[in-house]
Amino acid sequence: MAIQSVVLKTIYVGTFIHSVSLAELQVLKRSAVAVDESGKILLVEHPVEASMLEMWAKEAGTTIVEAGPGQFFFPGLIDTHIHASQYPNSGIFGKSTLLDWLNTYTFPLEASLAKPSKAKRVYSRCVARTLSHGTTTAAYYATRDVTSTNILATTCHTAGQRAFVGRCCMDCMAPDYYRDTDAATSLADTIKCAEFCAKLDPKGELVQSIITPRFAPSCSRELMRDLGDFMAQSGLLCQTHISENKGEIELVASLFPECKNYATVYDRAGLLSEKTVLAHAVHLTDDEIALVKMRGSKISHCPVSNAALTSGAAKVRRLLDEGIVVGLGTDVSGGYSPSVLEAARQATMTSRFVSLTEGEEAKLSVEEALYLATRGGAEVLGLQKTVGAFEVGMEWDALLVGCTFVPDEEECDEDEDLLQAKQAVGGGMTPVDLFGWENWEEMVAKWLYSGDDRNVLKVWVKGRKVHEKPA
Ligand SMILES: Nc1nc2[nH]cnc2c(=O)[nH]1
Ligand SMILES: [Zn+2]
Repeated sequence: MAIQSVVLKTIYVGTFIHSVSLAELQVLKRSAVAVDESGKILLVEHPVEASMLEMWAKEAGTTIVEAGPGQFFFPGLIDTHIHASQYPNSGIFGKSTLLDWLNTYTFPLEASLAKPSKAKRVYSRCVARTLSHGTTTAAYYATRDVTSTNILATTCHTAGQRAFVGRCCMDCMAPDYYRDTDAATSLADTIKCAEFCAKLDPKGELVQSIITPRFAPSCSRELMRDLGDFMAQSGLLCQTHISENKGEIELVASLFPECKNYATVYDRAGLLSEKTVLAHAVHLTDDEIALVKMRGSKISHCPVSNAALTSGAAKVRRLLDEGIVVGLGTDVSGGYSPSVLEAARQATMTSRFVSLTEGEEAKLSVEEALYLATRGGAEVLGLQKTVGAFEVGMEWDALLVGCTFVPDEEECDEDEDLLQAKQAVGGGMTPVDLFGWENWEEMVAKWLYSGDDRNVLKVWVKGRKVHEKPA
């Protein structure tokens, strides 16, 4: 390729690990990825010749970023379902289940973010925290307040996080202090938020609005229909919850007796399409799975939340076997952790419980969990051509991951040697200890099962560095 003829901005050099399919992670050792000024990947060179690196290093205006030994680049993690407005409640859920949890913990906190200074404080911390865990793209729920929702959109845009930001639509069955006045007002407020995002980011390169009927029990038929029409007309994505909890499903059956199941409630309103992200899907029936598949709607699997709120265990293998697109959601603060890596880890754990009743093939592998965290999430949000892997034409949304090297003290003659050995590999003090005999696959497994934000050394979105681990 005539690389000299295009403007290179940054060349990333080292080991790159990404999913090439659900079951396969590819490890590109001694490779280079060239990224242009707009953050687009121009070239993936595998393996890269030293002479090529030398040539690039001489080009004016080009920066070379090298991964150290034992470090690797990994695609940015994608959170397909997170409530930024609930971030301060992470870990606070007691023994509650969904419906009492909403009334006890969630609605009061969300309502309190109508105060802009509080919204700014909470959202800036939430976005900084998720970036530090390597979340480069998030589908956020804000609150029902327009100003507060727009503050979240601005916060993501300023911090450089790719985001879908939704105002929670809810004109029913919520407390008086936290309910939209009526369907018309709810739609009008949603349009205001969509207009705000369109002004903030006219091409939707980083931040977009997402239509967000909270869930069927908190939306009137009229509101859901209006939002379905707005979805068709605007082309925006839509996100909601489905079949999370048995009590919720009974409530939906009693509120919508004309519908034979939960999924049909959304379908009748025109809310089930290939642009719809359905969170949880724990208890979907065969008929509902068939409907979701037919409509091409996507599923956000939220294993941490489903365990914390005692909702149940989604049968992810079944969904994948049906060809339904699945990504991962932290569902903060139903989920206690803002980390997509934790969601990936818990997806594998949940799948082991599912395997006890559904058979061995229900188990998700390390490769599959990391696929859901990257390419799966990208497809859920319609970004499969843009992010999720290291491919020419995609954008540079990436992490530099590092682990801790445990030197062999007997092999080091002096303190100075030992110090150098410690510094030579990995990312300083992290929860993942490497002894030097692990292969790349083992290293990735160790990262999935024991890693956290201390392993996330740097984070980029669209070519811009948006986080660096403090020294
Ligand atoms: N997990 C979860 N489920 C919901 N269903 C309706 N609202 C919510 C929410 O905020 N979190
Ligand atoms: Zn949720």
